[in-house]
Amino acid sequence: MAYVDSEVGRLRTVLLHRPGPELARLTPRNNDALLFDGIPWVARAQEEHDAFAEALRSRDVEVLTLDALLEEALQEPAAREEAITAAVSGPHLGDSLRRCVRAHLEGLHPHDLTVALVAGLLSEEVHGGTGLVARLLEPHDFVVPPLPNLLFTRDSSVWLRDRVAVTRLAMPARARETTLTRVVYTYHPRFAGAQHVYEPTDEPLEGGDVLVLGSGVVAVGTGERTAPAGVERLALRLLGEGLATCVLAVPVAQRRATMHLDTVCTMVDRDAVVMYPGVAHSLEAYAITAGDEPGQLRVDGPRPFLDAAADAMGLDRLRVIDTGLHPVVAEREQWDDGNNTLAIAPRLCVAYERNTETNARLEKAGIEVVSIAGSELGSGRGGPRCMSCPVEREPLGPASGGGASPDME
Ligand SMILES: NC(=O)NCCC[C@H](N)C(=O)O
Repeated sequence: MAYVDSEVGRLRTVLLHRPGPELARLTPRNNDALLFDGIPWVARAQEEHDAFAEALRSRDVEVLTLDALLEEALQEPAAREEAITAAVSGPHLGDSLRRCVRAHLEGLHPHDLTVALVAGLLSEEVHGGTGLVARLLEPHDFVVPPLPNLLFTRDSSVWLRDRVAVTRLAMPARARETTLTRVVYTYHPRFAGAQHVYEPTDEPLEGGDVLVLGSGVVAVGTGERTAPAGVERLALRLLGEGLATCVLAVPVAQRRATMHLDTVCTMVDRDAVVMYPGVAHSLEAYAITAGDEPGQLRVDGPRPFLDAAADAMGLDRLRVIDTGLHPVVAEREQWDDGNNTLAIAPRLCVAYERNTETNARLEKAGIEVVSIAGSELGSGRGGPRCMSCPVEREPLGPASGGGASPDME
Protein backbone atom coordinates (compact mmCIF):
# COMPACT_ATOMS: atom_id res chain seq x y z
CA MET A 1 0.00 0.00 0.00
CA ALA A 2 1.21 3.49 -0.79
CA TYR A 3 0.17 6.44 1.35
CA VAL A 4 1.98 9.60 2.47
CA ASP A 5 0.18 12.35 4.33
CA SER A 6 2.96 13.91 6.41
CA GLU A 7 6.72 14.41 6.62
CA VAL A 8 7.12 12.60 9.93
CA GLY A 9 4.53 9.81 10.21
CA ARG A 10 6.12 6.44 10.98
CA LEU A 11 8.00 5.49 7.79
CA ARG A 12 7.00 2.05 6.51
CA THR A 13 8.24 1.89 2.91
CA VAL A 14 10.81 3.98 1.11
CA LEU A 15 12.27 4.01 -2.39
CA LEU A 16 16.07 4.35 -2.63
CA HIS A 17 18.57 3.93 -5.42
CA ARG A 18 21.91 2.34 -4.58
CA PRO A 19 24.45 4.29 -6.64
CA GLY A 20 26.31 2.17 -9.18
CA PRO A 21 28.33 2.45 -12.39
CA GLU A 22 26.63 5.72 -13.29
CA LEU A 23 28.85 7.43 -10.67
CA ALA A 24 31.93 6.03 -12.43
CA ARG A 25 30.98 8.06 -15.50
CA LEU A 26 31.75 11.32 -13.67
CA THR A 27 34.98 13.06 -14.70
CA PRO A 28 36.43 16.51 -13.96
CA ARG A 29 35.22 17.56 -17.41
CA ASN A 30 31.59 16.57 -16.96
CA ASN A 31 30.88 16.76 -13.22
CA ASP A 32 29.55 20.33 -13.29
CA ALA A 33 27.10 19.61 -16.11
CA LEU A 34 26.08 16.40 -14.32
CA LEU A 35 25.43 18.40 -11.12
CA PHE A 36 28.14 16.90 -8.90
CA ASP A 37 30.57 19.07 -6.96
CA GLY A 38 33.32 16.46 -7.07
CA ILE A 39 34.22 12.99 -8.28
CA PRO A 40 32.94 10.48 -5.72
CA TRP A 41 34.86 7.34 -4.78
CA VAL A 42 32.25 4.88 -6.02
CA ALA A 43 32.91 1.92 -3.70
CA ARG A 44 32.88 4.17 -0.62
CA ALA A 45 29.69 5.89 -1.79
CA GLN A 46 28.09 2.45 -2.09
CA GLU A 47 29.26 1.52 1.43
CA GLU A 48 27.78 4.73 2.78
CA HIS A 49 24.53 4.11 0.94
CA ASP A 50 24.36 0.51 2.16
CA ALA A 51 24.72 1.79 5.73
CA PHE A 52 21.90 4.29 5.10
CA ALA A 53 19.64 1.52 3.79
CA GLU A 54 20.57 -0.71 6.73
CA ALA A 55 19.80 2.07 9.23
CA LEU A 56 16.29 2.16 7.77
CA ARG A 57 15.79 -1.62 7.48
CA SER A 58 16.94 -2.14 11.07
CA ARG A 59 14.13 0.21 12.13
CA ASP A 60 11.51 -1.84 10.28
CA VAL A 61 11.38 0.29 7.17
CA GLU A 62 10.86 -1.66 3.94
CA VAL A 63 13.50 -0.47 1.47
CA LEU A 64 12.61 -0.69 -2.23
CA THR A 65 15.40 -0.09 -4.71
CA LEU A 66 14.79 1.67 -7.98
CA ASP A 67 17.04 -0.50 -10.14
CA ALA A 68 15.41 -3.73 -8.90
CA LEU A 69 11.92 -2.35 -9.59
CA LEU A 70 13.01 -1.05 -12.98
CA GLU A 71 14.50 -4.38 -14.00
CA GLU A 72 11.24 -6.11 -13.08
CA ALA A 73 9.13 -3.50 -14.88
CA LEU A 74 11.29 -3.89 -17.99
CA GLN A 75 9.99 -7.43 -18.46
CA GLU A 76 6.98 -5.69 -19.98
CA PRO A 77 7.45 -4.85 -23.72
CA ALA A 78 5.60 -1.52 -23.40
CA ALA A 79 7.90 -0.51 -20.53
CA ARG A 80 10.99 -1.34 -22.59
CA GLU A 81 9.66 0.65 -25.52
CA GLU A 82 8.93 3.70 -23.37
CA ALA A 83 12.31 3.68 -21.60
CA ILE A 84 14.31 3.03 -24.77
CA THR A 85 12.49 5.71 -26.75
CA ALA A 86 13.31 8.25 -24.03
CA ALA A 87 16.96 7.16 -23.96
CA VAL A 88 17.46 7.68 -27.69
CA SER A 89 15.41 10.83 -28.07
CA GLY A 90 18.33 13.28 -27.65
CA PRO A 91 18.97 15.54 -30.65
CA HIS A 92 22.70 14.74 -30.52
CA LEU A 93 22.28 11.28 -32.06
CA GLY A 94 20.85 11.83 -35.52
CA ASP A 95 18.74 9.18 -37.28
CA SER A 96 21.47 6.74 -38.26
CA LEU A 97 23.17 6.49 -34.87
CA ARG A 98 19.78 6.57 -33.14
CA ARG A 99 18.78 3.40 -35.01
CA CYS A 100 22.02 1.70 -33.92
CA VAL A 101 21.67 2.70 -30.27
CA ARG A 102 18.03 1.62 -30.26
CA ALA A 103 18.95 -1.76 -31.76
CA HIS A 104 21.66 -2.19 -29.12
CA LEU A 105 19.27 -1.41 -26.26
CA GLU A 106 16.50 -3.58 -27.72
CA GLY A 107 18.87 -6.55 -27.69
CA LEU A 108 19.59 -6.31 -23.96
CA HIS A 109 18.17 -8.53 -21.22
CA PRO A 110 16.22 -6.48 -18.59
CA HIS A 111 19.20 -6.52 -16.19
CA ASP A 112 21.67 -5.18 -18.76
CA LEU A 113 19.07 -2.78 -20.11
CA THR A 114 18.60 -1.37 -16.59
CA VAL A 115 22.36 -0.87 -16.27
CA ALA A 116 22.56 0.85 -19.66
CA LEU A 117 19.57 3.11 -18.97
CA VAL A 118 21.07 4.24 -15.66
CA ALA A 119 24.81 4.29 -16.41
CA GLY A 120 24.34 5.45 -20.00
CA LEU A 121 26.41 4.29 -22.97
CA LEU A 122 29.67 5.52 -24.43
CA SER A 123 30.17 5.66 -28.15
CA GLU A 124 32.76 2.85 -27.91
CA GLU A 125 30.21 0.58 -26.19
CA VAL A 126 27.84 0.52 -29.18
CA HIS A 127 28.24 -0.53 -32.81
CA GLY A 128 27.37 2.87 -34.13
CA GLY A 129 27.45 2.12 -37.85
CA THR A 130 29.21 4.24 -40.47
CA GLY A 131 27.09 7.39 -40.33
CA LEU A 132 28.56 10.87 -39.88
CA VAL A 133 27.64 11.28 -36.20
CA ALA A 134 29.17 7.91 -35.23
CA ARG A 135 32.37 8.74 -37.11
CA LEU A 136 32.79 12.14 -35.53
CA LEU A 137 32.15 11.07 -31.94
CA GLU A 138 35.10 10.36 -29.66
CA PRO A 139 35.11 6.84 -28.14
CA HIS A 140 34.33 8.24 -24.68
CA ASP A 141 31.53 10.57 -25.72
CA PHE A 142 28.11 9.62 -24.38
CA VAL A 143 25.54 8.34 -26.82
CA VAL A 144 23.18 7.85 -23.86
CA PRO A 145 24.15 10.20 -20.99
CA PRO A 146 24.34 8.62 -17.50
CA LEU A 147 22.01 9.47 -14.62
CA PRO A 148 24.31 9.92 -11.58
CA ASN A 149 21.62 11.89 -9.74
CA LEU A 150 19.16 8.99 -9.77
CA LEU A 151 20.48 8.44 -6.24
CA PHE A 152 18.32 11.40 -5.22
CA THR A 153 15.02 9.54 -5.51
CA ARG A 154 13.25 12.35 -3.65
CA ASP A 155 13.21 14.52 -6.70
CA SER A 156 11.88 12.20 -9.40
CA SER A 157 8.60 11.22 -7.73
CA VAL A 158 6.46 12.18 -4.76
CA TRP A 159 3.63 10.27 -3.11
CA LEU A 160 0.76 12.47 -1.96
CA ARG A 161 -1.73 10.33 -0.07
CA ASP A 162 -2.32 7.36 -2.42
CA ARG A 163 -1.39 9.21 -5.63
CA VAL A 164 2.00 9.49 -7.19
CA ALA A 165 3.38 12.65 -8.75
CA VAL A 166 5.94 11.73 -11.39
CA THR A 167 7.79 15.00 -11.64
CA ARG A 168 9.42 16.98 -14.42
CA LEU A 169 13.04 17.70 -13.56
CA ALA A 170 14.28 21.09 -14.71
CA MET A 171 17.97 20.43 -15.30
CA PRO A 172 18.85 18.71 -18.60
CA ALA A 173 21.18 16.30 -16.76
CA ARG A 174 18.23 14.92 -14.81
CA ALA A 175 15.33 15.16 -17.26
CA ARG A 176 15.44 11.45 -18.27
CA GLU A 177 15.21 10.21 -14.66
CA THR A 178 11.46 10.56 -14.58
CA THR A 179 11.06 8.44 -17.71
CA LEU A 180 12.38 5.63 -15.47
CA THR A 181 10.26 6.39 -12.40
CA ARG A 182 7.26 6.65 -14.70
CA VAL A 183 8.00 3.21 -16.13
CA VAL A 184 8.22 1.75 -12.60
CA TYR A 185 4.95 3.28 -11.42
CA THR A 186 3.13 2.46 -14.66
CA TYR A 187 4.30 -1.09 -15.33
CA HIS A 188 5.56 -2.66 -12.09
CA PRO A 189 2.89 -4.98 -10.62
CA ARG A 190 3.45 -3.53 -7.16
CA PHE A 191 2.04 -0.20 -8.34
CA ALA A 192 -0.68 -1.57 -10.63
CA GLY A 193 -3.60 0.83 -10.63
CA ALA A 194 -1.72 3.65 -8.89
CA GLN A 195 -3.16 6.95 -10.04
CA HIS A 196 -0.76 9.60 -11.26
CA VAL A 197 -1.49 13.12 -10.07
CA TYR A 198 1.39 14.68 -12.02
CA GLU A 199 3.31 13.65 -15.14
CA PRO A 200 6.68 14.56 -16.68
CA THR A 201 4.78 16.35 -19.47
CA ASP A 202 3.51 18.89 -16.90
CA GLU A 203 5.46 21.98 -15.82
CA PRO A 204 8.83 21.69 -13.97
CA LEU A 205 8.36 20.35 -10.43
CA GLU A 206 10.96 18.56 -8.25
CA GLY A 207 10.20 16.44 -5.20
CA GLY A 208 12.88 18.18 -3.12
CA ASP A 209 10.64 21.22 -3.21
CA VAL A 210 7.55 19.37 -1.93
CA LEU A 211 7.01 19.16 1.84
CA VAL A 212 3.86 17.50 3.19
CA LEU A 213 3.68 19.66 6.31
CA GLY A 214 0.54 18.00 7.64
CA SER A 215 -2.59 16.27 6.44
CA GLY A 216 -3.83 18.27 3.45
CA VAL A 217 -1.13 20.96 3.82
CA VAL A 218 1.64 20.90 1.24
CA ALA A 219 4.47 23.45 0.91
CA VAL A 220 6.16 23.70 -2.48
CA GLY A 221 9.41 25.58 -3.03
CA THR A 222 9.68 27.49 -6.26
CA GLY A 223 12.83 28.81 -7.88
CA GLU A 224 15.57 27.21 -9.93
CA ARG A 225 13.95 23.78 -10.09
CA THR A 226 10.20 24.07 -9.56
CA ALA A 227 8.55 26.68 -11.74
CA PRO A 228 5.71 28.81 -10.35
CA ALA A 229 3.60 27.17 -13.07
CA GLY A 230 4.54 23.77 -11.61
CA VAL A 231 3.29 24.83 -8.17
CA GLU A 232 0.09 26.16 -9.73
CA ARG A 233 -0.51 22.93 -11.69
CA LEU A 234 0.12 20.76 -8.61
CA ALA A 235 -2.16 22.98 -6.50
CA LEU A 236 -4.95 22.72 -9.10
CA ARG A 237 -4.72 18.93 -9.04
CA LEU A 238 -4.37 18.53 -5.26
CA LEU A 239 -7.13 20.98 -4.39
CA GLY A 240 -9.33 19.81 -7.25
CA GLU A 241 -9.11 16.17 -6.25
CA GLY A 242 -9.50 16.79 -2.53
CA LEU A 243 -5.93 15.69 -1.77
CA ALA A 244 -5.07 19.00 -0.05
CA THR A 245 -6.85 21.98 1.41
CA CYS A 246 -3.92 24.40 1.27
CA VAL A 247 -0.77 24.57 -0.85
CA LEU A 248 1.93 27.04 0.18
CA ALA A 249 4.10 28.36 -2.65
CA VAL A 250 7.49 29.25 -1.17
CA PRO A 251 9.96 31.20 -3.33
CA VAL A 252 13.51 29.94 -2.70
CA ALA A 253 16.60 31.86 -3.85
CA GLN A 254 18.09 30.28 -6.95
CA ARG A 255 21.51 29.23 -5.76
CA ARG A 256 23.38 25.94 -5.81
CA ALA A 257 23.37 25.68 -2.02
CA THR A 258 19.63 26.23 -1.82
CA MET A 259 18.37 24.49 -4.94
CA HIS A 260 15.30 22.97 -3.25
CA LEU A 261 13.11 23.84 -0.27
CA ASP A 262 14.41 20.71 1.50
CA THR A 263 17.96 22.09 1.40
CA VAL A 264 16.92 24.76 3.91
CA CYS A 265 14.07 23.17 5.85
CA THR A 266 12.96 19.67 6.82
CA MET A 267 10.48 18.48 9.44
CA VAL A 268 11.65 16.49 12.45
CA ASP A 269 8.47 16.43 14.54
CA ARG A 270 4.81 17.10 13.91
CA ASP A 271 5.39 20.74 14.93
CA ALA A 272 9.15 21.21 14.44
CA VAL A 273 11.51 21.93 11.57
CA VAL A 274 15.28 22.08 11.29
CA MET A 275 15.92 25.22 9.34
CA TYR A 276 18.81 27.26 8.01
CA PRO A 277 18.81 30.49 10.04
CA GLY A 278 20.04 32.42 7.00
CA VAL A 279 16.53 32.14 5.53
CA ALA A 280 14.29 31.07 8.43
CA HIS A 281 12.78 34.48 9.00
CA SER A 282 12.95 35.86 5.47
CA LEU A 283 11.32 32.94 3.65
CA GLU A 284 7.80 33.84 2.53
CA ALA A 285 4.78 31.88 1.37
CA TYR A 286 1.70 32.44 -0.77
CA ALA A 287 -1.26 30.42 0.48
CA ILE A 288 -3.22 28.77 -2.33
CA THR A 289 -6.71 27.49 -1.57
CA ALA A 290 -9.70 26.53 -3.71
CA GLY A 291 -11.35 29.46 -5.45
CA ASP A 292 -15.09 30.16 -5.71
CA GLU A 293 -15.52 28.27 -8.99
CA PRO A 294 -14.26 24.76 -9.81
CA GLY A 295 -10.79 24.98 -11.36
CA GLN A 296 -10.13 28.40 -9.80
CA LEU A 297 -7.48 29.09 -7.19
CA ARG A 298 -7.38 31.75 -4.51
CA VAL A 299 -3.91 33.11 -3.74
CA ASP A 300 -3.21 35.02 -0.50
CA GLY A 301 -0.01 36.58 0.76
CA PRO A 302 2.90 36.65 0.79
CA ARG A 303 3.42 36.22 4.54
CA PRO A 304 6.35 34.87 6.54
CA PHE A 305 6.60 31.15 5.73
CA LEU A 306 6.71 30.05 9.36
CA ASP A 307 3.49 31.93 10.17
CA ALA A 308 1.67 30.76 7.05
CA ALA A 309 2.74 27.16 7.68
CA ALA A 310 1.66 27.19 11.34
CA ASP A 311 -1.72 28.68 10.41
CA ALA A 312 -2.36 26.16 7.64
CA MET A 313 -1.39 23.33 10.01
CA GLY A 314 -3.62 24.64 12.81
CA LEU A 315 -0.68 25.23 15.15
CA ASP A 316 0.13 28.26 17.29
CA ARG A 317 3.67 28.14 15.92
CA LEU A 318 6.24 25.88 14.36
CA ARG A 319 9.27 25.13 16.53
CA VAL A 320 12.49 25.98 14.68
CA ILE A 321 15.76 24.18 15.35
CA ASP A 322 18.62 26.12 13.80
CA THR A 323 21.35 24.63 11.65
CA GLY A 324 24.53 25.34 13.64
CA LEU A 325 24.86 28.37 15.91
CA HIS A 326 27.59 30.61 14.50
CA PRO A 327 26.65 31.89 11.01
CA VAL A 328 29.79 30.37 9.48
CA VAL A 329 29.06 26.97 11.01
CA ALA A 330 25.43 27.24 9.92
CA GLU A 331 26.48 28.04 6.36
CA ARG A 332 28.92 25.12 6.26
CA GLU A 333 26.44 22.67 7.73
CA GLN A 334 23.63 23.84 5.44
CA TRP A 335 25.94 23.21 2.47
CA ASP A 336 26.62 19.74 3.84
CA ASP A 337 22.89 18.97 4.05
CA GLY A 338 22.42 19.62 7.76
CA ASN A 339 18.86 20.71 6.91
CA ASN A 340 18.21 17.63 4.83
CA THR A 341 17.07 15.14 7.45
CA LEU A 342 14.79 12.17 6.80
CA ALA A 343 12.21 11.54 9.52
CA ILE A 344 11.59 7.87 10.38
CA ALA A 345 8.96 8.89 12.96
CA PRO A 346 8.16 12.01 14.98
CA ARG A 347 11.37 12.95 16.82
CA LEU A 348 13.52 10.34 15.05
CA CYS A 349 15.50 11.29 11.96
CA VAL A 350 18.45 10.27 9.80
CA ALA A 351 21.16 12.93 9.32
CA TYR A 352 24.74 13.12 8.06
CA GLU A 353 27.20 12.62 10.92
CA ARG A 354 29.48 15.43 9.73
CA ASN A 355 26.99 18.16 10.80
CA THR A 356 27.93 17.85 14.43
CA GLU A 357 26.52 21.18 15.67
CA THR A 358 23.17 20.78 13.95
CA ASN A 359 22.87 17.20 15.17
CA ALA A 360 23.72 18.29 18.73
CA ARG A 361 21.01 20.94 18.51
CA LEU A 362 18.52 18.38 17.28
CA GLU A 363 19.35 16.03 20.17
CA LYS A 364 19.04 18.91 22.62
CA ALA A 365 15.57 19.62 21.23
CA GLY A 366 14.54 16.01 21.89
CA ILE A 367 15.06 14.68 18.37
CA GLU A 368 16.91 11.36 18.20
CA VAL A 369 19.45 11.41 15.37
CA VAL A 370 20.51 8.30 13.46
CA SER A 371 23.75 9.54 11.95
CA ILE A 372 25.20 8.16 8.73
CA ALA A 373 28.45 8.84 6.86
CA GLY A 374 28.10 10.91 3.72
CA SER A 375 31.56 12.03 2.70
CA GLU A 376 31.17 10.57 -0.80
CA LEU A 377 27.38 10.65 -1.13
CA GLY A 378 27.40 14.35 -0.29
CA SER A 379 29.44 15.26 -3.36
CA GLY A 380 26.19 15.25 -5.32
CA ARG A 381 24.80 17.85 -2.83
CA GLY A 382 22.05 15.86 -1.23
CA GLY A 383 21.38 14.34 2.18
CA PRO A 384 19.12 11.65 3.64
CA ARG A 385 15.88 13.35 2.57
CA CYS A 386 17.09 13.86 -0.99
CA MET A 387 18.15 10.21 -1.17
CA SER A 388 14.76 8.81 -0.24
CA CYS A 389 11.21 8.81 -1.58
CA PRO A 390 8.70 7.75 1.10
CA VAL A 391 6.07 5.46 -0.38
CA GLU A 392 4.22 4.69 2.83
CA ARG A 393 4.03 6.54 6.10
CA GLU A 394 1.53 5.76 8.81
CA PRO A 395 -1.02 8.55 9.21
CA LEU A 396 -0.15 10.73 12.18
CA GLY A 397 -2.39 9.85 15.10
CA PRO A 398 -2.75 12.08 18.15
CA ALA A 399 0.57 13.06 19.76
CA SER A 400 1.70 10.58 22.44
CA GLY A 401 1.88 12.88 25.44
CA GLY A 402 4.68 15.17 24.24
CA GLY A 403 7.51 13.07 25.73
CA ALA A 404 11.02 13.26 24.34
CA SER A 405 11.16 9.71 22.98
CA PRO A 406 10.23 9.09 19.35
CA ASP A 407 6.69 7.89 18.49
CA MET A 408 7.69 4.57 16.95
CA GLU A 409 4.34 2.78 16.88
N1 LIG B 1 16.18 17.38 -2.92
C1 LIG B 1 17.45 17.67 -3.17
O1 LIG B 1 17.96 18.69 -2.75
N2 LIG B 1 18.12 16.84 -3.97
C2 LIG B 1 19.50 16.93 -4.24
C3 LIG B 1 19.77 16.93 -5.69
C4 LIG B 1 21.23 17.05 -6.00
C5 LIG B 1 21.55 16.95 -7.47
N3 LIG B 1 22.96 16.90 -7.67
C6 LIG B 1 20.95 18.10 -8.23
O2 LIG B 1 21.64 19.10 -8.43
O3 LIG B 1 19.80 18.02 -8.66
